[in-house]
Amino acid sequence: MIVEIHPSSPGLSAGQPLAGVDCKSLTEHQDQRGSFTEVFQQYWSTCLTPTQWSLVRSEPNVFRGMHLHQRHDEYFCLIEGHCLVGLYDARPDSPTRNQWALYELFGTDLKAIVFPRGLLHGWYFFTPSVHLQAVSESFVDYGHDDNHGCRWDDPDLGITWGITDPILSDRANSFPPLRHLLADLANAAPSS
Ligand SMILES: Cc1cn([C@H]2C[C@H](O)[C@@H](COP(=O)(O)OP(=O)(O)O[C@H]3O[C@H](C)C(=O)[C@H](O)[C@H]3O)O2)c(=O)[nH]c1=O
Repeated sequence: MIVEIHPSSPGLSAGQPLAGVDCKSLTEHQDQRGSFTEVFQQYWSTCLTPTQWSLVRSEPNVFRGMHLHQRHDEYFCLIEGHCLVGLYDARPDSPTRNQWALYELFGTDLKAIVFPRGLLHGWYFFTPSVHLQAVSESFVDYGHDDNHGCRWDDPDLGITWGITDPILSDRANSFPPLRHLLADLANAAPSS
């Protein structure tokens, strides 16, 4: 596992490697025509079996998240631009429970991050950016009942984003604090 912050961003901290998270460097094959890069292979040993791929464009200073899904695993690959990917481990049975990790990504240095269900996740874009996202359960199936969230700037997350006033969706603007989300999930969990 790799947790990376680029040396050009000394104010940021990388956090801790989280159990089950992969950050894979991709190989860009360049020639006189341009380049060719494999962005996903089924034989890579990640947690993800994708059922939906999406392409997302983001404006500068946009923050998407923090979201949490209990049923599906996820993939993120920045194609163009510069962004941060933050993860917080909310899995009750995880060895890295309540820890976080921050990745700084550049479209000029392609990497794919794959992470399992149960991790809060969010992405912040410094510049106009394009990324690929894949999930193991389609939006039409998970959208209504497995699309949880909490405030991106909740101090209890501990994530050192280094940003102050990002552009959020209306929904993300009204997300609850982390402790409320965790209490709701615990109350909804089937008792053993
Ligand atoms: C996720 C999704 C969205 N949409 C539509 C629904 C809205 O009209 C629009 C924007 O959706 P949303 O505001 O949910 O997008 P994000 O806030 O960027 O959410 C995404 O980024 C965060 C960090 C996540 O974890 C979500 O799961 C993820 O997909 O696209 C679709 O048509 N299909 C989809 O799969």
